[in-house]
Amino acid sequence: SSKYVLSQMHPMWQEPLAIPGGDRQSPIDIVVRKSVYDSELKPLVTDYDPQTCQQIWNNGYSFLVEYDDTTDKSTVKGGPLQDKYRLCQFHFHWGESNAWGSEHTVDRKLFPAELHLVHWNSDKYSLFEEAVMEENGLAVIGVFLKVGKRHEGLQKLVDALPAIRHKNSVVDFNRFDPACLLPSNTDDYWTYHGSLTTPPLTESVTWMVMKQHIEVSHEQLAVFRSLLFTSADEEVQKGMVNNFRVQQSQCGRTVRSSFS
Ligand SMILES: NS(=O)(=O)c1ccc(-n2ccn(-c3ccc(F)cc3F)c2=O)cc1
Ligand SMILES: [Zn+2]
Repeated sequence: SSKYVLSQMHPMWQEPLAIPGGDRQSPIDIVVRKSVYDSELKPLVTDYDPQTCQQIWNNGYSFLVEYDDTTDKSTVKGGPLQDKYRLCQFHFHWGESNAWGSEHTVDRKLFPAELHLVHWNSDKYSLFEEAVMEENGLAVIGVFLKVGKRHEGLQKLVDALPAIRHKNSVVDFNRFDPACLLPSNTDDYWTYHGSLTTPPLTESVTWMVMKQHIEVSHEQLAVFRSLLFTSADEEVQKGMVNNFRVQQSQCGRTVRSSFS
């Protein structure tokens, strides 16, 4: 069953021995019955401008769709957030099979993939690089993917992937509206304070994990798996799969839910 799967996973990079702070790392398992309903949590308000989409590239961990974050044109606010946060990029994590791939789990349930929309606090900081080091610097929206019907909005992105098969390849990519990747219901989510899930692993993230998943087709996910961790000049090519971090302990943190 899936609960034994994670132990067979080979994390894509060596976990560092010392992590800054280390008591609010991500990802975690969201234990639904231990989450606390907080009626003060507001609905999330996303306001994305597709014109700010700039490029798509393979960074050797995942593929990133990057946005121009020099203005407040694509932002998220509300929810647990006190400030306005600017979208800088989104990316995914996935498995080699549909049985696993997500970073967060819900009552140990694994999803085949997980989308992360990464934002930084533009009310308090002037650059992403500054915000990434600060307690309330980043806000990441997590959306689970399930295999089912084809996701029409995702297809434009899937069609661009063969051009960035290798690490460090980049192609222009514009007029992509990330709102099409959000579930219809963004009022129901879990939120907790955590970290980036790849180096620098800084504990600067307010996580908002959507309760409702989105559906993509098996064929669309298969194209994700055709990407490579390695650059074109490396002798041994490694397929980009299982690019998720092993789960971290909750360390007494409370996961709040926006729904009862
Ligand atoms: N998977 S996730 O938690 O959403 C996640 C994990 C790692 C990152 N990440 C890795 C390096 N950077 C990064 C990029 C530019 C920079 F100036 C500083 C950084 F930390 C980053 O934001 C961004 C997001
Ligand atoms: Zn991520």
